[in-house]
Amino acid sequence: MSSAAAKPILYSYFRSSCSWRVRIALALKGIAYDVVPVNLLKDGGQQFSAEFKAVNPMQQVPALKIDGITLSQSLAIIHYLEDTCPNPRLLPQDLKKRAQVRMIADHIVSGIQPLQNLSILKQMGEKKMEWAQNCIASGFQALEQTLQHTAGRYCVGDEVSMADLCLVPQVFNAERFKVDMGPYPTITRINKALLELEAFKVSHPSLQPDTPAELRA
Ligand SMILES: O=C(O)/C=C\C(=O)CC(=O)CC(=O)O
Repeated sequence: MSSAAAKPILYSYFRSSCSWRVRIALALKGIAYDVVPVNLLKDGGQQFSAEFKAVNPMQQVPALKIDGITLSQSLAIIHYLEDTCPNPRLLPQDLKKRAQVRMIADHIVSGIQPLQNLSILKQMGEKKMEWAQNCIASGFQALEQTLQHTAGRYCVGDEVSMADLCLVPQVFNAERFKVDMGPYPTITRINKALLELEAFKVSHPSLQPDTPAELRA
C-alpha cells in the first residue's frame, strides 16, 4: 500500500482548541484517522521534544500526516480536507457568505485564540485568568455584533461552515476561563445548536483518547 492510502495521523491534545477544530472537520467529512496524543504540559511540553519537532517544526498541535505530507496550522489543514474531500462542504457557495465565513474564522483563529494560548498564558503568571478573560471578551463583543448580521441557525446562514468549527472550541475556552457569556446570546445560541451535532460531540475534549479520567464525559 502506498503512503497515500494510509490512514491519516492526527497529532492532537484533548483540550487544545486548535486540535478540536480539525477533529470536527475530520468527523464531519467522515475521515477515519489515528490519534497520536501530544501532552502540552507533561515533561515540560511534549510539543518541544526533538521527536515532535521533526514532525512539526512549529512545535504546536494539531499536525496531520495525510496523503504523504505533514500539515500544521488548523485552518490550512481544514482547507486541505475541504479541497480533497468536499462533502459536506464547509465553505458556502455564495461568495459573500464564503467571505463572511473566512472573516469569522480569521477573527477567532488570528484575533482571539493566539492571545490566550498556552505560550502567552505561561508568561502572564498570576494574571493568567484575567488576561484570558479580557482577550476572549473583547473578541466576543465584536463577534456577537458580526453574527447578528451573518447568522442563521449557525454562524453564517443555516449551513455548518469553517466558522462554526472555530466557534465551538473558542466557547469551550471561554467557559474554561470563566468568561461571563451573558452579553453574547447569539454566540451562546449557535454554540448550543452546534453541540447537538454528532461531529461536534465525538470530537469533544471530554471524549478523546488522551482525556484524563477526571475530565472524561
Ligand atoms: O492548559 C492546558 O492543558 C494546555 C494547553 C491547552 O489547553 C491548549 C491551549 O493552549 C489553549 C487553546 O487551545 O486555546
